[in-house]
Amino acid sequence: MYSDEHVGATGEPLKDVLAIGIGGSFLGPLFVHTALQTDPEVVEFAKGHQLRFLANVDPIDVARNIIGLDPETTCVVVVSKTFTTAETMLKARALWEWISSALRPFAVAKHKGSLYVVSNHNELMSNFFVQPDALA
Ligand SMILES: O=P(O)(O)OC[C@H]1O[C@H](O)[C@H](O)[C@@H](O)[C@@H]1O
Repeated sequence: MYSDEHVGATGEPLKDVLAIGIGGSFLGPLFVHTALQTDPEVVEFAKGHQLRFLANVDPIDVARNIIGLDPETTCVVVVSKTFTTAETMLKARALWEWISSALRPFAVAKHKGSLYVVSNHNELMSNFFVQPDALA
C-alpha cells in the first residue's frame, strides 16, 4: 500500500485500512500497530494513510468509522481465528455492503482484491471471497 502498487477496483491506490476483529483478533493487530508507532521509518510510510479498528459490538461502530473514508481507496482486513465470530462477520458484511453499494457492479468483483482475511479457517475464508455478501 505504501508504494501505491495496490489498487482498488477503479485503479485508485488503496490509501486507508479498516481492520475488523474482536478480542485477540483486535488486540494482536493493535499491539503491532502500537509497537510500530515510535519507528520513524514506519511513521514516514504511514503519512497520508489511516488505520481504523472495528472492534466492538456497537451497532453504529461501522457508521462512525467509515466517516471520511472512500470505499474506492479503502482496504478491508478481516481478522478472525475461527472466522465464525458473529460480531466480526456482521461488520465484515456491513463493510462489504458499503463497498459494493458505492461501486458499479462490474467493479465489485475486482474490488475483492482489496479484501484481506487473516484466519486459520481456510474453507470459510474461501467462501467469503466467493460470496462475501452472504456471510452468515
Ligand atoms: O478470532 P475470533 O475467532 O474471531 O475470536 C475473537 C474473540 O472472540 C471471543 O470474544 C473470545 O472470547 C476471544 O477469546 C476471541 O479472541
